[in-house]
Amino acid sequence: MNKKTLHDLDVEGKKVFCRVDFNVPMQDGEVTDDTRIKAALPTITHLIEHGATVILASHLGRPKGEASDDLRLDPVAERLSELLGRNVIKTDDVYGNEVDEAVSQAGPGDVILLENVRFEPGEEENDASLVQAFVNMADLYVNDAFGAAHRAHASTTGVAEKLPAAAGFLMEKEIEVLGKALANPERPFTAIIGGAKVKDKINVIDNLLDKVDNLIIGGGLAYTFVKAQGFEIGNSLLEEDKLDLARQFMQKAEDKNVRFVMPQDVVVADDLSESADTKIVDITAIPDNWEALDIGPKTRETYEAIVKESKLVIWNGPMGVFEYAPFAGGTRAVAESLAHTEGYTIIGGGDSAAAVESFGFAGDMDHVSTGGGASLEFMEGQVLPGVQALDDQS
Ligand SMILES: Nc1ncnc2c1ncn2[C@@H]1O[C@H](COP(=O)(O)OP(=O)(O)O)[C@@H](O)[C@H]1O
Ligand SMILES: O=C(OP(=O)(O)O)[C@H](O)COP(=O)(O)O
Repeated sequence: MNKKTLHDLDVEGKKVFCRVDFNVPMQDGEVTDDTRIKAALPTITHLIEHGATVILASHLGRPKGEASDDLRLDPVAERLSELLGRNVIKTDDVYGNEVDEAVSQAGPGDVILLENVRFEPGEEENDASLVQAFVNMADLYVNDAFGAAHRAHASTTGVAEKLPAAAGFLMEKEIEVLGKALANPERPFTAIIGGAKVKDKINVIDNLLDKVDNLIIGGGLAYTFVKAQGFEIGNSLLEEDKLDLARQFMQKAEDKNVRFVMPQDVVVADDLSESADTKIVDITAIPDNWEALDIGPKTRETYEAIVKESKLVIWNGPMGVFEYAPFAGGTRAVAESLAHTEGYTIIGGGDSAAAVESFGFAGDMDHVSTGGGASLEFMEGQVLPGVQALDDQS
């Protein structure tokens, strides 16, 4: 990375404004998955141990510029305190008198967590006065929020442009691992793309076709391609206005000699529920009024075989609606094949990471990215604004 990193900053005795991505799953006021908090610990610990006053800022959810009690960061502060083994000072505001006081009373090694920055409308607008409020708090800026690096907001880019700014260790690692895998990929290189966000992922497919040997399509994304081939898909997920693009991509794959792999069979259901009627059908025989919600057994075998012979596998997006037991088999099978393969494995995307974690395979992957949208935009070849705004390496 040609950007400054935490290693380049002398933080001793300095106030450091550190953007983290603590946008974590919560239920009933409790953090249910602390992966993103743990991922930021190396940066926070480094700042503490090197005598900085640490001012942490994060968003949680999408409150759209208004305070909302269920999106306060208090449970996150509590979990962070437990993980650090020290008190974290949580403010109820994002800036203002209460924050000024907390910052002025804090000394080297103290950790302050500001309230959810998206309670302020100026955050997503990258508003100059909110940026100035952040700038006034600190001497230096560190961005460790890889998961939010595709957002050009006050706390991700605005403040970075006004203070000496460097990448934190998580940001550095994500960029390095993803960048290395894509710049000089080991072959055969396989990408597995599934999930439900067809609009977000279609451009990634275009870019990946220039890089991969095998492109495996699964999940809800697959059925736009199945329909584009002229088959009926019942009630399965469809992005009607992406059919032409799907055809172009299949043609591009053929022209570039990329193996474009689609489901051969699927699990269809008459309802999205645990107790739905289900059957396994050939991909060309999805019945009217039924919905394809998982890849079938033949498809799983094919995908497993391709993963096994690959040297590098990137996976984003579940193969089926894994949240429901009858449709979790395909995602589990692919997760298991990645866990057992000798090739290098990278998982990206909130739901994919959660699926892998829930099956108990997260520790068997080479890299589980903390960013979903961010890792996709990075893979598309885009420079992420949160990275772009950091100081260049001199
Ligand atoms: N066949 C399918 N039909 C509808 N939704 C699906 C299908 N397969 C997977 N999904 C859904 O896709 C969602 C995840 O999609 P997405 O957000 O794109 O993935 P990620 O968060 O890993 O990037 C999951 O909630 C899953 O239930
Ligand atoms: O959870 C996040 O992204 P992800 O769901 O793509 O992994 C990040 O915290 C960014 O959140 P945002 O998509 O509301 O800007």
